[in-house]
Amino acid sequence: MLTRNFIVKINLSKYHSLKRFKHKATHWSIQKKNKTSCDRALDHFDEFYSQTFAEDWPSIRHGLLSKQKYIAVVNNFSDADQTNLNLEKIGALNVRTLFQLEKQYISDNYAKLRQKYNLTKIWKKDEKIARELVKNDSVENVYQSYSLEHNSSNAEIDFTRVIPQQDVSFLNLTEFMPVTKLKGLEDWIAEPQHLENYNLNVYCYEIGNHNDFSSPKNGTTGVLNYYLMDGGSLLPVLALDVKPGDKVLDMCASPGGKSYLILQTLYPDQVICNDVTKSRAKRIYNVMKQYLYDLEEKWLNQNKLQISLMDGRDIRDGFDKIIVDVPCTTDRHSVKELENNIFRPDRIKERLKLPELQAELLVQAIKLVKIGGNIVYSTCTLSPIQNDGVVHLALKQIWEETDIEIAIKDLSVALLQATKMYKFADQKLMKYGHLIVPNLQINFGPTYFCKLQRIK
Ligand SMILES: C[S@@+](CC[C@H](N)C(=O)[O-])C[C@H]1O[C@@H](n2cnc3c(N)ncnc32)[C@H](O)[C@@H]1O
Repeated sequence: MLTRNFIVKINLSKYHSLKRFKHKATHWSIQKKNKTSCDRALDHFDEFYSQTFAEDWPSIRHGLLSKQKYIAVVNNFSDADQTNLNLEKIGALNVRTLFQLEKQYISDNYAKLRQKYNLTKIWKKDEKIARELVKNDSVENVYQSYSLEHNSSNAEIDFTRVIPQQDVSFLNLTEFMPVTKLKGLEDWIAEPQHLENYNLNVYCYEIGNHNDFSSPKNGTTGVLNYYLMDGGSLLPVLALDVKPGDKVLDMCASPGGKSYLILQTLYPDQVICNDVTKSRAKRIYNVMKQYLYDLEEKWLNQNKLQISLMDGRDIRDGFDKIIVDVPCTTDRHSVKELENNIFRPDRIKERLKLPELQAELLVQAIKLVKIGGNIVYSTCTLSPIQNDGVVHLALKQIWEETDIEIAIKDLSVALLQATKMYKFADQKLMKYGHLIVPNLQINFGPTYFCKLQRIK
């Protein structure tokens, strides 16, 4: 009797404890299944970016998850003067003024800064050590690091095949410093102080001010008075250094924010906005229609603006300037928006192939740009592989397969102008480009950009 009771009791308690367990914690496999693409993106970033950005990661992460900050780029084809006044009235600051504040400091301290920022960091094909190091680094190594970064468990993906480790891995190359000797001042290719040369009027709120701009409105010419965009978009376009008469290609242009900025400089003779899909090209058209009056008559028919529908890798014309704002893991979007999220399980293959596509687009841009012309490679990810890693892959391919010579421009000092407006990642983390990191106080980016100039 006693025994029977005891058994019943045990069974019941087992049942209760199971029930309790069921309510308390969900099995790991169910948890995994219930994860959204945003959760997956954030888990992934926590794992890998915490290694890259170390103690800075929590604040970058916080920025990434918080409200993004915008700039308002005044439309010169609407009522520009009135719009400038209105924006100033509501307390927005003209970015040109912000940049100007730092300019004096830069000129006063030029000699000191020049040493501190190692301004002779100009990378050329004939830099022997650089070439050897790059040679030792295989494309597979970069892919391998990327697949580890992006999906260590997905064995069926091509890039995760086992590749023997080499002495100089991609990751070791983060310690790879420029090798050019300090020569003379004349060897330093000074970057122009871009902003003041343009008719660009860009407004933002000061650090810590989280006010929003209201939606743009149609002006007397029937087109919108300003364009709101992530402030990160401005610097890659300024780095492009568009000059009067230039023929400019925006290789991956949709929805058209950077093309809009390029057009607003009023400098180029011709801007070609390209994208690979019809729907994305249509978006460029719609944006341009909202901002350029008489779009067909004054722009498209006169060939000042072309909207083209091509895979960037198949473009064959020559250009003075090319911006390559590639598809990437769009980190801010990936942690916040479920729609079109690249961390969706069915997009793993596409995600893993991103660096390959990015490098191919950049290689093509390098081949297309005229001698003396600039290319700016940019992304909106913090991923070292999609940023410097891709620049590295592209340079390697160019050096191995062509006689083209490329210089990577160090913008460190020019960017000191922008420190009142942006938070940059520690430059020691980068070999080639520059990275704007999100931050609660000035929540732009992430934006990576790297300026290359074709010299031969
Ligand atoms: C980051 S978005 C560009 C954003 C744009 N530059 C801007 O500032 O508004 C990347 C774009 O690349 C396009 N794209 C993807 N693969 C491409 C390819 N092979 N050739 C050209 N464009 C491509 C995508 O359709 C997408 O519109």
